[in-house]
Amino acid sequence: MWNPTEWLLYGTATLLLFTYWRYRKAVSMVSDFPGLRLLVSPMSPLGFLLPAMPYPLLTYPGFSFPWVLKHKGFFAKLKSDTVSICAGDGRAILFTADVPFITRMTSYMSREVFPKPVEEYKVLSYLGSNLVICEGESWRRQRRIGAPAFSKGMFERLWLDMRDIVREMVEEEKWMERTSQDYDTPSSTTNSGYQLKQGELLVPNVVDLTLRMALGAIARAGFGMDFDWEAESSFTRGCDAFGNPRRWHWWLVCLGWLWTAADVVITPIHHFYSPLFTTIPTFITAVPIYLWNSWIAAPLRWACGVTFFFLAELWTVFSRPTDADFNPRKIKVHEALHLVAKDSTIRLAIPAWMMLLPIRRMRRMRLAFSSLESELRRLAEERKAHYLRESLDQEQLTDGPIKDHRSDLLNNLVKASMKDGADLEKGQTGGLVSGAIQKGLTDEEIIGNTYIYFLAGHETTAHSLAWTLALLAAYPEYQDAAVEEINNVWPSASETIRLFPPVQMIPKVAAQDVSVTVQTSNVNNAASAAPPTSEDGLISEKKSYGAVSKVDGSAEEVGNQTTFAVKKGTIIFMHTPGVHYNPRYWDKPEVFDPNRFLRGYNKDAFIPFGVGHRACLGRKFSEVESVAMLVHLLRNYSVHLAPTSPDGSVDVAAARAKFSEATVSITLTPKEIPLIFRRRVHS
Ligand code: HEM
Repeated sequence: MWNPTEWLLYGTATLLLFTYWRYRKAVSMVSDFPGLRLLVSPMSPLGFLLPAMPYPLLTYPGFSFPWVLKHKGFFAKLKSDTVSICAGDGRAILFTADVPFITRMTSYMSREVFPKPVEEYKVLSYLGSNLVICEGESWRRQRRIGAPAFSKGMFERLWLDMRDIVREMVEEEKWMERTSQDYDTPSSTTNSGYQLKQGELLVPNVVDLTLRMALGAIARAGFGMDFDWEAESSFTRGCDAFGNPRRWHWWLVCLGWLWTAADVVITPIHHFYSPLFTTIPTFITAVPIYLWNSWIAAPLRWACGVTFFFLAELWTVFSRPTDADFNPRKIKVHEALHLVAKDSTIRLAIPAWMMLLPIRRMRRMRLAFSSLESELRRLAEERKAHYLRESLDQEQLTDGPIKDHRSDLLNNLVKASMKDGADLEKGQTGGLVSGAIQKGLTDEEIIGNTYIYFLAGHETTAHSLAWTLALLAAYPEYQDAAVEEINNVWPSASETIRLFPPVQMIPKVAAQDVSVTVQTSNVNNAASAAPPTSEDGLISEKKSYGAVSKVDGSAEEVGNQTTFAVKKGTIIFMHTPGVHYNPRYWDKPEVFDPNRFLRGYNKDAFIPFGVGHRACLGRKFSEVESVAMLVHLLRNYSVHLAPTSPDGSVDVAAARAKFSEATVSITLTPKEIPLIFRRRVHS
């Protein structure tokens, strides 16, 4: 029988062999096309948790690498606008910043060859099926139902709703009173010690404002919901109450942790340093330690630890809530939605059972998901009841006056479920049910789609709005132009989204073995002149990145182009920052220059909303919303960077550099950006 050390050795050797086998498989899927060769894939759950590491063998670019490296640190360095990443999990991934390749891949002819890899989106399926996570007939049906809502009527309503939201924000947050007073209290100084002047107002983190605005926009214009600016903080209070020692479950959780710790710590100590234990009188320790340490008793020990946690959970679920406890009914939908969006990536990275752990973060996650679901269900039910009461026919629904919200998204979804949700068109092929095609939406799909419109229409726009305000504060010359004319706002918003694309990577998958042609040298980029060195560590050393070479006989390079075989199942990510910072398509890509959108630009190289038939359905919604918000806000307030010293001066270069410090989760999220709003004096 092997001892534990031998078990460890042979186990590790088997794991390494298996990992190598999977890695070779990944490499062969992309014909060993040059790129990064890693132990852990950045697209894996482990990759999500690991920090960037420069060590040989353990080199890892980090989960946020598309944003951190952009074009210069990735494609330019590897001298190719398409790069492969192969790792020990057996996954082959191509990243591309190559516009002709993207255009070909997303063309009408290629939609069957490069569909959307819907399993990459399973994080978005918790609340039900929706159009983002579907392909084929199911996607067509859901898009057909959702798309008509994005009509002229909705955009007119959106414009007015944005005006109201800005007005409510100013009223609720008492902007007029605050900017009218003479500041003389310490609370009116910024972190840098600058004393606010009359007419000024500090917003410590501008994303807090834009998140609420964007949610208000989709809630009102998209779903005809009531949305009030002020939200309760009941959610955080409820989470804190979970750590309250006066509740029984708290003690059970402690016991669970103690038990687990004892199991993890005492057993190995006893195993390797048993003399320690023999010094204690044997009759007290021998029997319990023998029992504790025996392999037979191990499942029992673990079961005990798990039972403590389980009991604690049962207690929290079934015990009567006290005032101090969290009450899900009190959560505002925007809090739940925000938390769901924030935690979705983590939820994807961890196994389902971990969600049950009585850890505050997990509990918060569970509560956010469940309360969002019940809120969306309530919304749909309410609208169904309304629809039944009025018994409106199709014509009345779409011709109603704007303020009735009769042609909004929710109505489209509910209508589709009630009129023909269960209808199946007989005699056609390719449907969900054999020989038939479903026309409407199921209840589960209504909830799933409501959630997806909220999610897609919320954070993306909110984050880009926050950066737009920050950039206008950092480049006041463009702000003045923007307020003069509405049309001038649009280039600023577009340039922001080019520099800070909220969606970092847009995936496709090769649905069959296929050969692809990509550009492999970066003629325009000075940074790419330096050949990659082995010190870079990341680069697969087998390959030359030179102009003409044959890659293992399976790839052929002619001029600047390489054609190589890609196997079915390979994921291809359109790398948004890679394209937007590619000097091949953008002059001085790092510079904020809204006027480039007025001078004429390569539209194919602007891909924040995706490309082709799966491109963003809410693009126009987001554009109208952004312009409306900027116009209504900047009309009465100018926006400025918060001073970095008590005398009011600002280190503009440092502030601009700080904008790039973003975190990457589902969308690119700005770090704290403090801004000062100054009331405009109108003549
Ligand atoms: C700055 C704002 C936004 C950005 C950057 C953005 C970006 C994107 C991207 C990159 C995709 C995936 C495209 C693809 O797979 O090729 C997408 C899909 C989608 N977006 Fe947006 N989006 C934004 C705002 C919105 C808004 C406001 C809504 C809704 C009101 C929305 C609804 C959707 C929907 C429903 C899809 C799925 C379309 C489909 O698969 O057919 N988005 N968006």
